[in-house]
Amino acid sequence: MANSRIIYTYTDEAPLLATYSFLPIVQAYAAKAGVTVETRDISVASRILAQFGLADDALSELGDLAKTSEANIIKLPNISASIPQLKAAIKELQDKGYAIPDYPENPTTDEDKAARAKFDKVKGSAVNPVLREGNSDRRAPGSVKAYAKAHPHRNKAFGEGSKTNVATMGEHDFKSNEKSVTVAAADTLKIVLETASGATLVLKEALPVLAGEIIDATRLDSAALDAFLTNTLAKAKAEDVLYSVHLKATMMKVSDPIIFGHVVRAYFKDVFAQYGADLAAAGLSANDGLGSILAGLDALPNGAEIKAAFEAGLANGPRLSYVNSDKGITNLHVPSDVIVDASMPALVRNGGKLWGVDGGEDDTLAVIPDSSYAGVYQTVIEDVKKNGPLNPATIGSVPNVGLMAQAAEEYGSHDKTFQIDTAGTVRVLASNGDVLIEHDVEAGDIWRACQTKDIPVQDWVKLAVNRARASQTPAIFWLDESRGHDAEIIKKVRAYLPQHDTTGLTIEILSPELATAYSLERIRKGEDTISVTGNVLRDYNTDLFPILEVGTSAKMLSIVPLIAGGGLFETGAGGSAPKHVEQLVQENYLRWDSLGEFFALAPSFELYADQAGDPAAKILADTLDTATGTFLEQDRSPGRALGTIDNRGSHFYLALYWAQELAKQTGDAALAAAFKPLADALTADEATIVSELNAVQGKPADIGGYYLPDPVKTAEVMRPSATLNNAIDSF
Ligand SMILES: NC(=O)C1=CN([C@@H]2O[C@H](COP(=O)(O)OP(=O)(O)OC[C@H]3O[C@@H](n4cnc5c(N)ncnc54)[C@H](OP(=O)(O)O)[C@@H]3O)[C@@H](O)[C@H]2O)C=CC1
Ligand SMILES: O=C(O)CCC(=O)C(=O)O
Ligand SMILES: [Mg+2]
Repeated sequence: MANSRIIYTYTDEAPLLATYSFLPIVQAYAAKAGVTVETRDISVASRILAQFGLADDALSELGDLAKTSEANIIKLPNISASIPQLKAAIKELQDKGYAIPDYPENPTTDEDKAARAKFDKVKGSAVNPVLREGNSDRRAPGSVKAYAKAHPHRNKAFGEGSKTNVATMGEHDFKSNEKSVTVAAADTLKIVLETASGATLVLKEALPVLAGEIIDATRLDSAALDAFLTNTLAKAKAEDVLYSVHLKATMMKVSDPIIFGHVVRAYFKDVFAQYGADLAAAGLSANDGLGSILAGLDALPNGAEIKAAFEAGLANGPRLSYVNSDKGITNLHVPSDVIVDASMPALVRNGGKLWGVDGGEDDTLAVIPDSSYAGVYQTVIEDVKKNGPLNPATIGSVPNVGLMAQAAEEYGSHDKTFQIDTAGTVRVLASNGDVLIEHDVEAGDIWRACQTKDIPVQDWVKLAVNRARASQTPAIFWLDESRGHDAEIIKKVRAYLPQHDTTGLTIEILSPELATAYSLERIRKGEDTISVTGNVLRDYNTDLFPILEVGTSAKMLSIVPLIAGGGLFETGAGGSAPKHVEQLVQENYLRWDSLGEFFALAPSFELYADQAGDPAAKILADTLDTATGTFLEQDRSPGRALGTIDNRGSHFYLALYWAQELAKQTGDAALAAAFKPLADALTADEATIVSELNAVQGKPADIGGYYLPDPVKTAEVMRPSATLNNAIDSF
């Protein structure tokens, strides 16, 4: 292809810091093989600036590219910003002199409405749905499993009589109210609310659908949610366990902050009964969390009184779990602090315990209001209580093939999720006026619709069969026949499976709970089972199983074969690890493990070799693979504490092993000769480089910002070895 290049993304937080150290190495090595590695900035800061014409709109550009066979994109994790994060980013940009407006809380003027619409495009999970124009293939590579078996982390046992459980609604929630249809022909649907008084409000004017597309809609009953929360608060208090809510306020950016707000209001029921009007008048919303509310109280005349009421609420309510007890940050402080996919497996890994106000651990009532997927975690908890902790030295693996292309399922629901303000009936209408789906709703309910196109489902079934075949592993579709949407998907799975050769393969359909139990039973015997799931379970399972199997999801191979033929290579399955940035700033130590980046690069070079017809790129891929294997064998991942090598040291070792492999290979003599001096220099200077890298540890580091760090300062911090810099920059 004429315009072959790899695009490496600048994102946020820990992965961005890691990029400052790692990318110069990648670019230097790639250049020798004639491979172009370009960068695009899709950080939350850059995406805000782009909305106001102050930066290139790299995300849109990459979104278009992802729909072509030319795409070859390496996507590091990025911030999916909650409102408090978005406001903090806006403030930092304003302080740096960028002329952007404040986030309009209650926009009334046209200007405010326009600004709000721009910010809403940046909010929450705004990158992944744009770039993920393919389905997901995430697994722990063999080398990572082998490493985990040789160096098992500890999954702690649940204590005798552990009181840890999941609480979920099970009725009147998204799962139980779901209705679903498959549309026969392309159409443009409309979503309307007919109010009890007979008025018709258009919620969505035009919802284009293709033939064979699945549409579903559901409602979460807000009164039932409040009753459920009241019950769970009483239960946690009675059982004297920690109370902890687990949502995905980032990825489910419309529904979940609202649910989070219900939890904050339920927990502090008396405070809101007494001061709710004051808080509302001051623009302090429970949806943004306790942290934002407390920070805003100083400006209120009766702020001290309200603060005392919150403190009394904390003292009287069930004990909350804490995100950071030293800093007094509770589970209810920030909607994006506790994210279900990463937090629930961490709880299981920790013997069912979270941390309380004094930093001590305790059993926990994990509240996951909607029951669609909560049963997966309860099943894991019951299994571990009964059978003991999973042993990473012996267990098998649960890789995932996830449906996500073209904003499939809940992922794409953002522009079709509404908080209902007037009771009535919500209807999804075909263009001829036929009612496809309807729900009676009450004021306060959350109603949402999702769409799942047919081509992504076909591609997902194909990917599942291919993975099952390639790895000779049973594949289980995690689908629940009793759920509206899943029943429609099951029809498609049954229709498309016969299009593939499945002879000799085990392919089954089980409900998420049964699939969890089945997969656990098998991994305990050392056997692998592919989980073939929808979009949300893709997200959950690719943290859950990796965290239990290999201690972290950072070590995942995470590939998105794009439907148009290109490749999107994600790095690991975890997030942007805000805690890691804090540690870097405090003590110049970055714990981020870039294994995910190493794993992503190899298939990206392989694709480049095909796209550009460049055999040298294939050599880069093969040698990187071997080098990553050595990296694992030699245990060069960052340690957790000062004094060991951190992220930067791990990059040095990868660079060393990769240069050695490139110098050694015989497929391309010129390339080998080019890398020989570098390999020799890095080998000779190992001790000097490691000591230069480690010498900076233990003192604060200044990167000149959080959402938009200063590039010069950050490069200085992330590249502290003059010897290594000289070797790479002069190469
Ligand atoms: N693909 C994407 O773009 C994703 C983005 N996100 C976003 O990331 C942000 C933070 O989310 P959060 O749920 O806290 O998840 P994170 O994965 O950022 O953090 C949870 C914990 O995971 C561990 N971790 C994750 N990746 C690595 C790594 N490469 N090396 C070492 N440790 C790692 C760390 O745990 P420990 O303390 O045990 O070392 C970390 O503290 C949010 O904005 C979220 O939306 C989240 C998931 C995916
Ligand atoms: O898009 C997001 O907000 C997070 C995605 C995520 O957690 C994942 O893909 O595993
Ligand atoms: Mg995830």
